[in-house]
Amino acid sequence: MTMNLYPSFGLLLVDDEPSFLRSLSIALERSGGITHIHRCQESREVMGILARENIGLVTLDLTMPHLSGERLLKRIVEEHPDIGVIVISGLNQVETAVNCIKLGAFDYFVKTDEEGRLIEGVKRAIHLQELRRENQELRKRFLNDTLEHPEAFAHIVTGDKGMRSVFQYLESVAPTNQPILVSGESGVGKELIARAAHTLSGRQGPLVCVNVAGLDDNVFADTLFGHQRGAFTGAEQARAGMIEQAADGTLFLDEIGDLSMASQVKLLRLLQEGEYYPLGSDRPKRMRARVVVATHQDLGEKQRAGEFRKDLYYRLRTHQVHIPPLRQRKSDIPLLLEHFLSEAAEELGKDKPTYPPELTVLLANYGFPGNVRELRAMAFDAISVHKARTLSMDVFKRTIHQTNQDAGTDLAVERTVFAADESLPTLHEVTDLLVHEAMRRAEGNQSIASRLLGISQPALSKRLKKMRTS
Ligand SMILES: Nc1ncnc2c1ncn2[C@@H]1O[C@H](COP(=O)(O)OP(=O)(O)OP(=O)(O)O)[C@@H](O)[C@H]1O
Repeated sequence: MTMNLYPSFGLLLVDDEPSFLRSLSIALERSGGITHIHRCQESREVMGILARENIGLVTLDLTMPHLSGERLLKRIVEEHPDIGVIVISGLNQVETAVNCIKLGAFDYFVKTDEEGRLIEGVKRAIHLQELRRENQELRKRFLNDTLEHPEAFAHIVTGDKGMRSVFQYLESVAPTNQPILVSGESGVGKELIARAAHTLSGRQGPLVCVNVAGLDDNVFADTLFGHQRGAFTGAEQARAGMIEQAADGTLFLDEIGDLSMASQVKLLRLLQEGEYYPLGSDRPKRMRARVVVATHQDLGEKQRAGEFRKDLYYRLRTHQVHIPPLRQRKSDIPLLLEHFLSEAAEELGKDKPTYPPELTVLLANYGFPGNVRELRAMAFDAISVHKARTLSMDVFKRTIHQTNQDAGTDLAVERTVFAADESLPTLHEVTDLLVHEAMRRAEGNQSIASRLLGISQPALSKRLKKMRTS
């Protein structure tokens, strides 16, 4: 299996001391998980490397033969303003440090600084560079309204503008290592979005899905981190956790809103440190998977109610995609209906039937609490009982009626149509209102509107004429 390089852009380490370069790159890889590293000992070669390679960040020694670090810093800032530079000097001089920052350096460290501080500084700079690049990508995509990899979304049927923005955003964030939070009501297609994010990331490893709802803290830790042999009674064999199984791929944690408080702490630490301990082991392992999480719950609300950790919420929210419910993208309903009818007909070995035009009107006026999953189930139900040439609307009507009854909407309508403190409209007025509403729902189509009203089309036409003249 090929290992993915992190970050997606290269980190160039420049220093004339080979031993420093070696020890720095080992430390960055071991403690920071940073593997996309170029090394350069010769100051005169730096500008050539920057022109050739995809470098996003440079660490620069100040005292080098030929070209000094300060001169190089000036040139990099002038010629490659998008590349971040961290200065690592042998000397602890405040004046030089201030000067480097003024010239445009991102940060300044002294070689004698604690190694951990330097690595944290590089990680911070990488994160900011990633955000900067992501921003540029986003701007480019929104301005051009383009998708670079439409094939990654081939399984997602939509013509909705909001969904297209979701795709564009995903394309911008997918190559980074940062976690992605996918939110939206149940059945809107969050798992499909997680799959697209995995495809777009270009990661060679697998997509591993774990539903964390109902896992108690010990099971959560064991599932994700795995265990050593003898870690607990019954652990006769060592077992790799899901994080390891998702190495160089994506770990998809579904129903994250149901995670216990104790497991939230573990997840936060994992995301912050990029490391974890298999149960029974005191040797940390580095996570090589990208984490995508999903929830149908309002995490902001849960966080305010004290049921979800604030720090974890903010960490996850940095890259959030929200999938709108189906009732807010009604133009997708006919597309999805066509798609699922074809799928169902093929799967059930039947010819795909035509359907009456009123069907899409009926569906457009329904709230779809189960979203796309519910529409899919209706289409499959309808095809399974279908016999004639034209699809019957009965299955759809029955489901909608049942849901409305379960939700008590019929009663709610009864209660809210006529406010107790207002006088009743006349029968004529109510009829006109009904006709208006039916025409609105049928988008001006008289034959559909007449069926909605349960009258013939000529009767509706007569009524409309009368309304226009009066
Ligand atoms: N835009 C779409 N195009 C085609 N199929 C879709 C689309 N959106 C959802 N589906 C289908 O609807 C069903 C539900 O989707 P999915 O499981 O991704 O939803 P979800 O948001 O993850 O739901 P839950 O919150 O219940 O886990 C699946 O069969 C999926 O293939």
